[in-house]
Amino acid sequence: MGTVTSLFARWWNTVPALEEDEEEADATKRYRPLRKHPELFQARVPATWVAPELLEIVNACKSGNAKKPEICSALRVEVKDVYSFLCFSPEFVKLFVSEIENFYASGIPARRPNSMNNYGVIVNEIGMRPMITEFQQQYIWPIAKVLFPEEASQFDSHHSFIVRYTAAEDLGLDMHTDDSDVTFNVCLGYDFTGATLTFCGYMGAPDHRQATHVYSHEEQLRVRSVCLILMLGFLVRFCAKAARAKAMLAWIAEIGRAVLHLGSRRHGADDIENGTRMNLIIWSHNSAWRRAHPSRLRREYYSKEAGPPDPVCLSYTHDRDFLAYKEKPSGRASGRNRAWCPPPGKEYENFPDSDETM
Ligand SMILES: O=C(O)CCC(=O)C(=O)O
Ligand SMILES: [Fe+2]
Repeated sequence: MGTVTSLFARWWNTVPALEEDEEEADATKRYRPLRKHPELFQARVPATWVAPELLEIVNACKSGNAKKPEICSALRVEVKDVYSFLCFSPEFVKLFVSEIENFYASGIPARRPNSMNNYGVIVNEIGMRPMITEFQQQYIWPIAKVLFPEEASQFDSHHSFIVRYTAAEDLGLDMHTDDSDVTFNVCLGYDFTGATLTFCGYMGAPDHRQATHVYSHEEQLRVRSVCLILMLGFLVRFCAKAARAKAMLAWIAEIGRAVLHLGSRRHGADDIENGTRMNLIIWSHNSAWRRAHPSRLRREYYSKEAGPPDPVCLSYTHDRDFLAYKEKPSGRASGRNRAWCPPPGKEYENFPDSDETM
C-alpha cells in the first residue's frame, strides 16, 4: 500500500518512488556479508571523495555571501534553475562503481528505483543510506538551500538510486517529473555516447511541455578531449591499447559531474547510442515544504497549457496527446496506462481529438 503522497504521486508526479522502508532491512542484511568497501556503508564522507570544486561551492554557500545563481565560478548555470558542478573525486567513483558491480554480481534481487527503470538499484536498500544522508546534509543541502530556498529549507529524507542504460537494456527514460523536492543526479560512468538529458518546464505551468535545455554529459568530454588529445598525443601513441586511452579520457573529462534541479521540472533521459551510462540519483525530500503545499499535486492547480507541446517534451507514459505527434517509442520500460497530461479542462487550443490521443 502506498502513502497518501505516493498515491497522489502515482497519478500526478510521474516517476513515483517505491516504498523503501519495509524491505530495506532484509536487502541490507543479505548484502552485509558481501560488502566490498565497508567504508561506503558508514555515515562518513571523507574529503578525498569529493571534488575540490564541490568544496569551493559549499564554502561559498556557507559564507552567507553567495548570491543565486552566481555562487562561484565552479557552479555552472545550465539554464535557469538547472545547475551543474564537478562533484566526486575519481577515488570515490571507483569505489562506488565497484561496490555496485559487486552488488549486481551477488545476484541478490533488487527492487527497481521507480516504475520506469528496469536496471537500477535503490542504494538505500543495500545499506548505503547513512553515507548518502551524510553527503546530502554536508554537501547537497548547503548548495540547494541557496539555489532553491523554499524547497530546500530543510532535507529530512531521501530516495537514492542508481540508473543504468545500455543499448541492450533501457535506452533512456521517458519525460517525467520526480517525486522529489530537489534532485541531484551525478554521472558515474562508463564510456558512452548519446544519453543527453532534456529539460522542459515546471509541472502545471503553461509552458510545462516546452523545451528549455539539453544537458550533455559528453559536452565536457568533447571539448576537453580535444585539448587532452593534443597534449597527450605523444603518450597516447605509445599507449598499448587505444580503448584504454579512450576510457581514460572519458574518466578525466566527464565522470563525477552532477546536475541539480527541482523535482517538479519536467525532464527525460534521451536514448543512449553506445556504451553504458550509470548515474547516482538522490531525491531529497523536505516534509515541511510538502506539508505547507498540500495542493501541489492537485489537478486544479495545473494551468491551461499555452500551446501544443514541443515534441522533445512529450511523454509516452504520461501524455494524452503523445500519439497525435509521435510514434510509440521502442526500448522503453513503461506503458501508457497512466496517461493524464494535460488534465481535462487544461488543454491548449485545438487539442487533438481523443481518438488521436489515446
Ligand atoms: O538518466 C538520468 O540521468 C535521469 C534519470 C531520472 O531522471 C530519474 O530516474 O528520475
Ligand atoms: Fe527524473
